[in-house]
Amino acid sequence: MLNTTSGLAFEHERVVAMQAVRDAATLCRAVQRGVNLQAMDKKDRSPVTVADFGSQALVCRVLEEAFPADPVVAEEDSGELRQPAHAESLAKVLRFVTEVQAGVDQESLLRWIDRGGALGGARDRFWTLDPIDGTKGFLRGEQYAIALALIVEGRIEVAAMACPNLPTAPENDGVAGTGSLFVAVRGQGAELYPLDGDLPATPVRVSARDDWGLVRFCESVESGHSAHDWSATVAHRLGITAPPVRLDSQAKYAVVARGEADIYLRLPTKADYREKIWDHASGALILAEAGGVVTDLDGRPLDFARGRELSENRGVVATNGPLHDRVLAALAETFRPA
Ligand SMILES: Nc1ncnc2c1ncn2[C@@H]1O[C@H](COP(=O)(O)O)[C@@H](O)[C@H]1OP(=O)(O)O
Ligand SMILES: [Mg+2]
Ligand SMILES: [Mg+2]
Ligand SMILES: [Mg+2]
Repeated sequence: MLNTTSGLAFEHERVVAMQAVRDAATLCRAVQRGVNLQAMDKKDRSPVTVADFGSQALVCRVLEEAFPADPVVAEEDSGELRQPAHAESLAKVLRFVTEVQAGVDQESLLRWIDRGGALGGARDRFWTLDPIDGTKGFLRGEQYAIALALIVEGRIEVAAMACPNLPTAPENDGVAGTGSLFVAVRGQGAELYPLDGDLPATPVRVSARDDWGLVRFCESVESGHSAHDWSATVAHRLGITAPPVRLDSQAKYAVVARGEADIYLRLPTKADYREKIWDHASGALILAEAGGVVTDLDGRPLDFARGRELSENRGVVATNGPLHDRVLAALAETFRPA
């Protein structure tokens, strides 16, 4: 889709996606500062907070205003929040959303959250959203991301990912207000903006590292989300000596995209686990546009046209490119999933 003013494809979508994740990041930070964080448990026993719901509402609001015909495939729904037992949480979500977007009523809030219930698939065009990716990292005060992507006929075209606790530069590690906003449009490269202020973007490029003695790999903090024992075996086989960098959320893709690490491994702990599209779409385009490569464990491209899950893939291997085939070969030789 060509924008007549700038001539760049998907320019309007890019600007809107950046605004949406910025609004959501403002809310997430306010929640983290303002309340004693408590998680509710979802049916699958994973945690969800007031910020996950508020973030989803704000992003869906911005998307509805700009692109009212676009469906959204997002992680959360309002079912639990509508329960009388969770009235207090609902009131908190409304309060935090109102701080960013004045004059919101409860019905609009719940309706925005439920705009995320689309099914995806090979249809023309839809957005996919993880309102907080890495909720466990958010609860620990560590890494989390607000991850948004536009998928058109199964191809990821636009990605925006806010990482409120990931500094734009290593020297800012731990300094408040130095978060990162990664943006990519297919064919136009990946960029990093400071999440705070109006500073210009810098290009994002992967490393060229191919010396196994210097290679760094990253993986989930949670051993229930990625098999740490298997990644250690694979790393040993490849001659990697550095310990893994463990961080939550799709920030792992961003860290490889900007050359701070060279490999991201996500090895299934259960044979039947299927990754969700919102856990990968945004990060995968940012890494690809930074020059990296993303496949599943079998070397197949991630297939985003199958619905809400990556049902035709297992696990994820994301690298700077030069290392990719050797990592896949080492996995084929060693990895025997449960
Ligand atoms: N058994 C699992 N294997 C892989 N990923 C999982 C598993 N259970 C939950 N996840 C997903 O891992 C993501 C966090 O990844 P990380 O640990 O790398 O930060 C969450 O979005 C979560 O998705 P969800 O919340 O949809 O269940
Ligand atoms: Mg979750
Ligand atoms: Mg997630
Ligand atoms: Mg989430």
